[in-house]
Amino acid sequence: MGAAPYPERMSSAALPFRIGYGEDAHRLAAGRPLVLGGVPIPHAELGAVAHSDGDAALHAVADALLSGLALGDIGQYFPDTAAEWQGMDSRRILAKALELVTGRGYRPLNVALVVTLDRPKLGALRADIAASVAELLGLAVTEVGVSFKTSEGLAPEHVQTRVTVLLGRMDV
Ligand SMILES: Nc1ccn([C@@H]2O[C@H](COP(=O)(O)O)[C@@H](O)[C@H]2O)c(=O)n1
Ligand SMILES: C[C@@]1(CO)OP(=O)(O)OP(=O)(O)OC[C@H]1O
Repeated sequence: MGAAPYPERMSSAALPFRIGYGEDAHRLAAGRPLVLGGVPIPHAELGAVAHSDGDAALHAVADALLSGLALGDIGQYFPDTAAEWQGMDSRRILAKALELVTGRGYRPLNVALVVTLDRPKLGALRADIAASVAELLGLAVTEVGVSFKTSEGLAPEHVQTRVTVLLGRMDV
């Protein structure tokens, strides 16, 4: 059996829509800030251990954008060995990923973000996180879905994020 006979117009470079997926995880420890989606989380007893500000939500959104166009991951653009990026505001990482995507003629259309964190409860911050991510991506807040899960006590010193993004070509 030969390869599927896709016509030239179906080449991935021409796809009107592309899906991206990203994940991130950080260990949590006392004495560190916790920032998610660009929003500082008040009263968090534990914060992210990271080279940057440890914003696992923005890292996953940025990786989702990059993966949608097969552009690698944020570590390629911001190595965690570079002193330059130590403690950096992760909004810069997202801005770079967005710039790479828009530079190739695509833009995000909608985002689904899942944060798994045992404590604190984040429900009261859902609108703030959605608004922050939406603003960073130039989207309406209705295009950013934010879900929270606990790990049911399986990973109390850990934050995990998962993100899907739909990219659309700007010329269609
Ligand atoms: N950090 C979190 C984690 C979860 N929630 C909300 O709690 C509800 C139950 O979560 P389960 O993991 O037990 O399914 C759910 O409605 C979450 O939105 C939260 O607010 N903050
Ligand atoms: C953001 C970078 C760079 O500061 O470091 P971390 O904050 O540790 O984050 P991670 O999600 O592990 O990987 C990307 C890194 O290159």
